[in-house]
Order: sequence, then structure tokens, then C-alpha cells
Amino acid sequence: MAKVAIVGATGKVGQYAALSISRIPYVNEVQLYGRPGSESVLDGVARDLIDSFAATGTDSHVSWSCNIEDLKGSDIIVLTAGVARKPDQSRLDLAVENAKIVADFSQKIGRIAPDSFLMMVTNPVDIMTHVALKYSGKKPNEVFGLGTHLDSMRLKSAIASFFQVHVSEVHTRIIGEHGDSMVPLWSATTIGGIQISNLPSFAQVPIDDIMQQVKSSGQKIIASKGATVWGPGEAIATLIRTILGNENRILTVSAYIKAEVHNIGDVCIGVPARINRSGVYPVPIRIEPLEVRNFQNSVEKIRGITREIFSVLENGE
Ligand SMILES: NC(=O)C1=CN([C@@H]2O[C@H](COP(=O)(O)OP(=O)(O)OC[C@H]3O[C@@H](n4cnc5c(N)ncnc54)[C@H](O)[C@@H]3O)[C@@H](O)[C@H]2O)C=CC1
Ligand SMILES: O=C([O-])CC(=O)C(=O)O
Repeated sequence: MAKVAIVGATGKVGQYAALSISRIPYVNEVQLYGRPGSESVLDGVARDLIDSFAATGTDSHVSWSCNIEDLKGSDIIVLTAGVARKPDQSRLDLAVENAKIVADFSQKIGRIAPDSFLMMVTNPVDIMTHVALKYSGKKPNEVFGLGTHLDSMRLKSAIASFFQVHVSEVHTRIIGEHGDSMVPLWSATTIGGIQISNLPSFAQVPIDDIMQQVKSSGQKIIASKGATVWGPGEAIATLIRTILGNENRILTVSAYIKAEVHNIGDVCIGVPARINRSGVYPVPIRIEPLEVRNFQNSVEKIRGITREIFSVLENGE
């Protein structure tokens, strides 16, 4: 059984993640962490969560704290703390402000919970994952981010809807940045086990429209209801269940790569990774030449901004 802590638990994503995580059978403690001053909100979130348990039969302990030392003993810490973008902002606009928050928490988490996994949600998530890796002092397989798994879910829904098939019949992935330079892998997309380009109707797929829809999904939801919550909240729970259940599923997460994708590396970015109780292991893959070029561009963009952010953190602005 495991303790999962959420840092940023008073926020929209943190609150829904608490609910989705509490329903994972391997979790026996959900800890809600918030900044000093957020005691009353945390208490309310905990009570509301516990009220739901009678309906779902959930048997989990809920605790809350504003004392960072209480993260001790966590098996997984989910970091959702930080600012969220406004509809007219890019995720990258949040980089400097959130990097300071993430670096500070990661340093503390590295000391207080050295054996925990650290899952990054705060945006821009690929860069924040690298900040968390560096400042926590944890191993690369212990630090990962919710990146293009969510984009892959969005693409999967769009493809299932176009072909009018159940989502479980669609396997697909988006790799690269959780942002504009994301790269769909059509070469790794199947419907009912058939490679998508072998289906005659593939020629009718409005690929550009679908990718535009996937890329703008977060922004559209933020513009209309203020935040994306249920998509990311469920995706967070899937990743945690995969670790705690030692499931060895291959999911696309932001992880540190060295040379797994055509020798491109030294960056945290969305890649397929085998995930189990020991952590997150990027899978060596070979993809089509155009996909390699697009991935290389995405990597160069994220690596460049990550370096700038490291320099800001080290030297100040
Ligand atoms: N990776 C992904 O797929 C997704 C990432 N996100 C990101 O998650 C983050 C949280 O989003 P929401 O929950 O919608 O935002 P929110 O504004 O509802 O919650 C933010 C949380 O961070 C805390 N926080 C803010 N500034 C802080 C600081 N200086 N120190 C400590 N804690 C601080 C707040 O107290 C609150 O608990 C954002 O960066 C957002 O962009 C959101 C959805 C999906
Ligand atoms: O779009 C945002 O800012 C939140 C997010 O990352 C997503 O839902 O994909």
C-alpha cells in the first residue's frame, strides 16, 4: 500500500487529482499539502473527499498539512503547485515563475522524501520536469512529468470519433513538447491493430485539423471554463496506478532521455516509457525520418529554453 502526496492540493488540478488518486486500490493514504495560510481550504477539501468515500466504498486515509516535513514517507509526490496560464498565454510564459516554485519544492522533497517518485504537472511541464530532476537530486527514472500522455489521450479520442470506433481500438502517441512542437507518431498509430495508413479511409483523415484541435484543446478549455481538470486529473491517476500496480505499461511521459530516440537526448520531453514499481524507463524507438526531424526540432526548442531557465535559477534574471 502506498502514500501519495499532492503539493498544490488547494488548486483545481490538485483537488481533482486527490479524488482520482484516492480511488486507486494501491493507495491507502492521500496527503494534501498546501502553503501556510491554506489550512481552511485543505480541511474542506479533505472533508469533501472523505464524504465521497461512502458512495464509492473507498478505503483510504486522507490527511492534510502545511508543514512540508510531513511529505516524509510518501511513495509518490505529485507537484501541481504554481501558476496556470490565462487563455491568451502560452505554457512557456509560465516558465520563469514556476521554475522558482518547482526548484524550491524539489530541493525540499529531495531531502525530505529521498525515496519517493516525483511527478511533475506544473507547466511548462517538460522544462519543470528537468528542473525537478536537477533540484531534487533524484535519479532520472524517479522523476517524470504529465506531458504528451494527455495530448495522446486527446488524439486518441479524435481518431476514435473520426473512425467511429471505441477508444480502446485506437493506439497512438504524441511525443515531444507538451506544447506547439508536439509530434504525432502516425507510424505508431493503429486502429483495431491495423496500421492507420493501411486503412483506405486514412486519406480522408483531416490530419491538420485534428492536430490543431489537440494542440489548442487546453487553451480552449481554459478560455471557456477556467482550467483543464478532469483530463489531467484522470491522466495523473493512470500514471500513478501504473507505477503502484507494477503494470509495465508503456505510456508517454516527460522523462529524461539520453539517446533512446535516434541518439537525440539530454532533455526531459515526452517519450514512450515502460513504467513499473521501479520507475519510468524510456523505451528505445526508431521512427520515420519526418517524425525524427520534428522530434529533433521539439527537443532543440525545449533544451534551449531549459538551459535559459537553469541560468535564471542559478544567476538570477
Ligand atoms: N501537465 C499538464 O498536462 C497540466 C498542467 N497543468 C498545470 O498545473 C498547474 C496548476 O494548475 P491549476 O490547478 O489549474 O491552478 P490553480 O491556480 O487552481 O492551483 C495552483 C496551486 O498552486 C499553488 N501555488 C501557486 N503559487 C504558489 C507558490 N508560489 N508557492 C506554492 N504554491 C503555489 C496554489 O496555492 C494552488 O494550490 C499549472 O501550472 C497548470 O498549467 C494543468 C493542467 C494539465
Ligand atoms: O493547457 C494548459 O495550460 C493545461 C494543460 O497543460 C493541458 O490541459 O494540456
